[in-house]
Order: sequence, then C-alpha cells, then structure tokens
Amino acid sequence: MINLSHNLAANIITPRKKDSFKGNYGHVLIVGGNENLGGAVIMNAQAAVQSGAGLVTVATDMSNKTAIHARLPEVMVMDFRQDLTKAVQKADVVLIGSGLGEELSVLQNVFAQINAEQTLIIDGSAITMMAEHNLSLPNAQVVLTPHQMEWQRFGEVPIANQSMEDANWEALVNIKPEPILVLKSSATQVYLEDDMYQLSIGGPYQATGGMGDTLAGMVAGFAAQFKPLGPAVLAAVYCHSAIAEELSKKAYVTLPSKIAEAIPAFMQRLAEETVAKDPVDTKQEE
Ligand SMILES: NC(=O)C1=CN([C@@H]2O[C@H](COP(=O)(O)OP(=O)(O)OC[C@H]3O[C@@H](n4cnc5c(N)ncnc54)[C@H](OP(=O)(O)O)[C@@H]3O)[C@@H](O)[C@H]2O)[C@@H](O)CC1
Ligand SMILES: Nc1ncnc2c1ncn2[C@@H]1O[C@H](COP(=O)(O)OP(=O)(O)O)[C@@H](O)[C@H]1O
Ligand SMILES: [Mg+2]
Repeated sequence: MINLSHNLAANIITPRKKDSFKGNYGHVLIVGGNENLGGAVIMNAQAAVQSGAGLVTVATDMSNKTAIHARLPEVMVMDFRQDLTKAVQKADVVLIGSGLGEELSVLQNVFAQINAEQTLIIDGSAITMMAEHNLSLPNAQVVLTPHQMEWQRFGEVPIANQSMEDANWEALVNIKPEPILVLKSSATQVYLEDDMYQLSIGGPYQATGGMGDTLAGMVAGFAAQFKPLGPAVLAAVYCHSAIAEELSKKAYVTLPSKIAEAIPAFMQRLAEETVAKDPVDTKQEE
C-alpha cells in the first residue's frame, strides 16, 4: 500500500510550454446524461474543462443541450443516439457512464468504436450496465471509477470485503484488459499495475451527489494532458480530495461545482512547486 501523496500529484503537473495550443492538451469526449441526469455530464464537463483539457465534447440526450451551452460555453454538444464513430475517433480520452441511465445501445456503440490506443474512463451507470448485461471491457486503456455498490455489482466483491486489498486484487485478475481501478469510498483506493494507492485526505463534506461525476471529469482532463496514464489518474484523485479538504476549512459541504471552480488555481500552485524545485529544467522546457 502506498499513500497517495501530494508529491505524486505535484510531480506530474508541470508548467505549460509557451508554443503549445489546444491540440496539445487532448480532446475529451464525454458520453452520458439521459433526460433526467443531465447534471452529471455538466459536472463531468466542468471538471474536464477546468482541469485544462484542450477540447471537450459532450454526447448526451438532446434535452440537455441548452443547459450545457448555457453553463459551459467552452463545450461542444452532440446527440448520443447519433453515429458516434467520428467523435470517438477524434477523442484522445472518452469518459462514459455518468448519468447514462439505461442507454445500453449508446454504451455498446462506444465500446465497439474505441481502440487500444485510447483512454476509456468508465463511470456510474456504465459500470452498472456492464454488470447487468455481462459486458466485457473493450480493448482500450481502461480506468474504472466505481463507488462501492458499483464495484460490488461489477467486480462482485461485497462492500464488506472491499477494504481488504486481496479481495479487490482477486477480482481484478479476472478483468481483461487490466484496468486501473479507482474504488471510491470514504477511503478511496487506486489499483494501478502491481500497487494499491490509498487516499488519506478528504472527508464527509464530499458526501453529495455529483462528487464522483466531478472526479471522473478531472480524471478525463488530467489523462488528456499528462502522461503516462497511471500517474495522471493518481494526480486527479489526489487533487479532487485535496481541493475539497481546503474548501472544507470554510464550508460545511464542498459542492462538486465549487471543487471544479477551484481546480485551475490548485493546479497552478502545484506547477509552481515544480518550477521552484527544478528551475533550470523547467526553463529548458519552454
Ligand atoms: N445530478 C445528476 O445528474 C446526478 C447523476 N448521478 C448519476 O446517477 C447514476 C446513478 O448513480 P447513483 O450512485 O446515484 O445510484 P446507484 O448506482 O444505484 O448507487 C446507489 C446505491 O448504491 C448504494 N451504495 C452503497 N454504498 C455506496 C457508496 N459508497 N456510494 C454510493 N452508493 C452506495 C446506495 O445505498 P443507499 O444509499 O440506498 O443506502 C444505493 O442503493 C450514475 O450514472 C450517476 O453518475 C449521480 O451522480 C447523482 C447526481
Ligand atoms: N465520507 C467521505 N469521505 C471522503 N470522500 C467521500 C466521502 N463520501 C463520498 N466521498 C467521495 O465522493 C465521491 C462519490 O462518488 P459517487 O458516489 O460516484 O458520486 P456521484 O455519482 O453522485 O457523482 C467519491 O469520490 C468518494 O470518494
Ligand atoms: Mg457516481
């Protein structure tokens, strides 16, 4: 077990190169949000945009279009029932599942289009549907972000056993291709290659609907910009709870949208730490 520390996040968030453009920071495609759960993709997208993804497109139920445009002018919107082939091809990172409800054909379409080079983050309803319909993971760089009940459904590890590292490894052995598992709880764990990382920050001020949707959007935004994928996921998980913990000093609850608003300033502080540690190297990067 490794403590998911500040340094793991600070090491990966570096200053941006002066001659870069949006194409250097990845295109995120978010697929989710049925007609009742559009808020989930708004929270995904707000977090991905504020994390610095170069481009963000949301494929969703069209009843969400106006709300998304009104809240997030940075984001492009399309119908998740149309042919998603081109949209998936253009994406570096696809995040599917938050608020997706029971839109099985949307999930199957995306799974059929994704390729082994792309990052696929699977959250919320997509995990539940994979369990209900016995779907396998597609061939992609997969990150699973279940809460405890979703992991019980898909990984078949009873919630009571999920604090035991061995029980989760046993379930992961049977899942191919090997995913990164972000098992969310009041003591979130990340299973990455042969290591388990334990989050020791965060708290009950985070227990509010949309908190996981915001985390999934951050994982997408970080995965789009920072390589390799594993450290990018760890950094997103750390920053999400570190921001919440900071906000909790002055707020009884830390709403998902408030966490998203605080992402750029938090990331800037971590990037400045990199400059302070290694000013010569960072200068050469510019
Ligand atoms: N504004 C929006 O659009 C929002 C949209 N959302 C979207 O809705 C979709 C459904 O997601 P969901 O998580 O709400 O429902 P579901 O998968 O049925 O799980 C709940 C069941 O699991 C149980 N449970 C046990 N342990 C648990 C734990 N640690 N954490 C959580 N639950 C735990 C729990 O037990 P109970 O509370 O009943 O004791 C209950 O029986 C999903 O796509 C999501 O993205 C939400 O993000 C909200 C805001
Ligand atoms: N008591 C708690 N302490 C720390 N983190 C918490 C606590 N309760 C919830 N969280 C965090 O909130 C998020 C909840 O995710 P999830 O249930 O998927 O939310 P939603 O689907 O409503 O967006 C996870 O990141 C989880 O770690
Ligand atoms: Mg969730």
